[in-house]
Amino acid sequence: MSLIVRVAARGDGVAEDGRHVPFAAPGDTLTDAGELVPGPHHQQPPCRHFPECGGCQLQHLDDEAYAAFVQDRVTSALDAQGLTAPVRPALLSPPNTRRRATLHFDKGLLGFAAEKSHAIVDMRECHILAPELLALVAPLRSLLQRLRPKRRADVHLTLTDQGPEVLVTGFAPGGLAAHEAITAFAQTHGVARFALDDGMGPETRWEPEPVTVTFAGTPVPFPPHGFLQATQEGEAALVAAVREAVGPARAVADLFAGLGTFALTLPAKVYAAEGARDAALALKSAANARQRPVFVEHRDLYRRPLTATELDRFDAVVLDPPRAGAREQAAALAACKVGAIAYVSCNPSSLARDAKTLTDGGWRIDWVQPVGQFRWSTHVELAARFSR
Ligand SMILES: C[S@@+](CC[C@H](N)C(=O)[O-])C[C@H]1O[C@@H](n2cnc3c(N)ncnc32)[C@H](O)[C@@H]1O
Repeated sequence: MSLIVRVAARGDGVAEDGRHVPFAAPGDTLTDAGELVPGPHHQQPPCRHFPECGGCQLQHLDDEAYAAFVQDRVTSALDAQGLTAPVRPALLSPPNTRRRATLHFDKGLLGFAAEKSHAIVDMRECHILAPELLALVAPLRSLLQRLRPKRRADVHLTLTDQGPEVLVTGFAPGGLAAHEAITAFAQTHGVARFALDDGMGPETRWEPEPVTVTFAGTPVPFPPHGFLQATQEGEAALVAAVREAVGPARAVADLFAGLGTFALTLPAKVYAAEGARDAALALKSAANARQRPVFVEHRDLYRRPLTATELDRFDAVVLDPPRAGAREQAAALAACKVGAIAYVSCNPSSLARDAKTLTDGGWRIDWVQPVGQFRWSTHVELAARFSR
């Protein structure tokens, strides 16, 4: 007999004797015959598509065990770099709150990719998507079956202020019949924008009024391919952590600022740097329209990170890079003299690597707040505070 004691980064249960056991929860028991006896944290997965669907890996964990997994992912990534820090209990987003997701369509099927192959799991139910997005899945399947893309297409769904945005990539049908079918679909189902991108840039086919997302009361034009935190609850948790981390700072640099999730919610003068031109322009126009003290620069922070001298103009720095982290920017941050750093990350491993650069430069990690906005998946987000 061997007790399952934790869940590994990829979602397998790990037994006391080191064996990895798929779909095992902490507290389950593995008998000598290799049979898994469910324990108190093993729940009945709510979705019929589990475990084939790649959208969720951990529906067999109850919330207590899933929150512990999210927290443990962060602790283990820091540990792998020889770092320790106070890691707070994870904040989980509730089911049915995902407001952003990418589905795939091929040969009549629409859904997430399967967990272990490129096959598409034809979505008939989903316990993570917001109801407004889930309601679109069946009619979208019918629409795409009529339009017949020649190859696999990706369907990006985002919930904006005006309703759901549908962006289909890898497919852009011409002709009046296709145009009319898309328009009728969008009108019938309350779609805020329907855009297509066949690799030549997004082409909007339906947008009765300009699509926006709002941060702290400031509506920001939402460009196709724009970035939005995966759930409202996840965004609120990250914003609260960033505000706590920067404290009363009056001049803040927000690096990898996107559409202004943090820049527009901080009670400070903010310099916002962002590498995607359309996002930088959207944030700039939104801030100008509401006379918010946000100065935006379109800047590639991988090629041209802010130097230590530039950073020293600020009281605090917020950074929220893509999964790869911010190796180049971390090196300059390590050498600067700002009062605090709020590092938001969607990848505990790259965060831990950059945290090592910072701690080697004399910074310490005050706390880390794990955030589970990709419920039941192995994907973990976090915000961390660093100070000298
Ligand atoms: C994880 S998102 C965070 C956006 C924003 N902080 C938010 O929470 O909504 C990362 C952002 O980094 C931007 N980005 C990616 N590569 C970049 C680069 N080389 N230089 C500057 N920004 C970049 C992306 O366009 C995206 O807006």
